[in-house]
Amino acid sequence: MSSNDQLPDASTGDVIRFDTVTKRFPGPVTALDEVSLSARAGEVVVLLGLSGSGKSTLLRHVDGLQLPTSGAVEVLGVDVAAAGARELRRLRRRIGFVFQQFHLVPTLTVLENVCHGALGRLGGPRLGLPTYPKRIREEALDQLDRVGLGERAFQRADTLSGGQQQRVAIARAMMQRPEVLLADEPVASLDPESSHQVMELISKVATEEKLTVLCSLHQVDLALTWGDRIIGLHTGRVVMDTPVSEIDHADAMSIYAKVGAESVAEAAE
Ligand SMILES: Nc1ncnc2c1ncn2[C@@H]1O[C@H](COP(=O)(O)OP(=O)(O)OP(=O)(O)O)[C@@H](O)[C@H]1O
Repeated sequence: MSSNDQLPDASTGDVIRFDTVTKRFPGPVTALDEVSLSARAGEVVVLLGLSGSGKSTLLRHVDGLQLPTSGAVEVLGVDVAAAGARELRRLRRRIGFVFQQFHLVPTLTVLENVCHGALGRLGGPRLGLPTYPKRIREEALDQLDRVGLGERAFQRADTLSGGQQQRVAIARAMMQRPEVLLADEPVASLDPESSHQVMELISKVATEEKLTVLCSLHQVDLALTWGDRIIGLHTGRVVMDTPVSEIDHADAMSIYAKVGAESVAEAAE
């Protein structure tokens, strides 16, 4: 049995758990302030909050890119802060990441970019599409079909629109066969129609693969349409943790309104 097999099954229980996590940066800045939360398999959790409220910092704690000042982060049964370098590498292979700026290699074909997602599984670098095993190229084509871009496989990545590039980035992430998908403002640079397409795709793969998704957004309507649960952050604190079915647009907007309310209260004191 490989040590990877010793990790708990992600199909049951909490896949991600934060227990009173505080993160301080020099300054001093408290980016996360006693954050406790959990996320289950197949759940799309949307992080909402003003710029600087701690969304990216929270995401970076899930794959151990940043470690808590205090508190504990457990992901797929791994205590992230206590994990050694090898265990962290193994954990990161099970976590896909989608970025605001897509991070594709612009001069390579769409298909080769998608194949890159399998590098962690293959071990060792590959140079050029023919160096990937046929089964990987076929799997990458299947993933491209899944995101509706099979016909674009042999174009250069930089010939696609932003929305298409983000769908390619999702196909690349799926080549990892991840159990967790982190998305940091994945639609921030897209038009409204492409934004809905990308969020619909994220929601679809989460359901189909029982993926746990943590996704930061600035658009409340997208959060309410495609999320299962909204976690609102304000100055590093969780101010809302509610299923989408139980909130409306005004409730969600209150995450932002808190700033005004608190400022008014402070000014009155
Ligand atoms: N490496 C760092 N060093 C110092 N301060 C940091 C660092 N990373 C983040 N911060 C600070 O922590 C706070 C939270 O930042 P974070 O990037 O997590 O917010 P965010 O909600 O993702 O913002 P945005 O929506 O603009 O991306 C901010 O005050 C930020 O300036």
